[in-house]
Amino acid sequence: MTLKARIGIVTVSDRASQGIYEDLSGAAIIDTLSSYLTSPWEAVYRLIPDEKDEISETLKTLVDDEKCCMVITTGGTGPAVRDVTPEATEAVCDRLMPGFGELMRMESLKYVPTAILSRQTAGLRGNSLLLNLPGKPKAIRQCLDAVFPAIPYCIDLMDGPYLVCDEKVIRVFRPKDSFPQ
Ligand SMILES: Nc1ncnc2c1ncn2[C@@H]1O[C@H](COP(=O)(O)OP(=O)(O)OP(=O)(O)O)[C@@H](O)[C@H]1O
Ligand SMILES: Nc1nc2c(c(=O)[nH]1)N[C@H]1C(S)=C(S)[C@@H](COP(=O)(O)O)O[C@H]1N2
Repeated sequence: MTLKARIGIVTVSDRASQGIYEDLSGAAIIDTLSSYLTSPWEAVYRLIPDEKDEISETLKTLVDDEKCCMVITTGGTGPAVRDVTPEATEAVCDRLMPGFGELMRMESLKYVPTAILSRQTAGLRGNSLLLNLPGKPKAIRQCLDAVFPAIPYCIDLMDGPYLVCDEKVIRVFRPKDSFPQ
């Protein structure tokens, strides 16, 4: 039986959380994942301000209680004083996955010279992958297109749900000996 994957989506933005602007970046994550995934999944969405403890608590709840196999954040990765999403993420990770941030910054440089201003990172908490994306709506697809090919196999390795993607939209990579359970 295919398990329905639960994927956390956390928008970290003072202004979007106050209703000053609409959260287009959270919506862009949902749209992008909907275009990639053909296996069943559901979004568990949160919209919160740039407060370190609140971000960490939200990530913990989504992993430990809501049983999300992955949590994707957007916003709060830059150098502004209130940008603390990477620190809040690292605080709740057991292990870090630095390759994700490295690849996303490298790919983002093809679009904006300010790509290096994002301190976006990734890590593991229990059986879940936590991944930071920058706040700009356009950055969502640019970053996810770069790293998503490795994500289904990463989740397989943590005994998570088997994610199937539309090959015409995103080509994921699994070593040849990896089969669905
Ligand atoms: N979630 C979002 N939805 C729509 N637009 C966004 C979002 N996050 C960022 N932006 C856009 O990107 C611009 C630069 O992002 P910035 O990092 O300053 O946003 P932010 O983190 O939401 O800001 P703040 O938390 O200070 O309100 C914003 O001015 C806004 O136009
Ligand atoms: N792909 C991509 N990466 C990007 C950007 C972008 O527009 N596209 N914006 C950059 C800018 S201008 C900043 S300040 C940092 C941090 O953004 P954040 O604080 O909204 O997370 O992300 C960078 N990375």
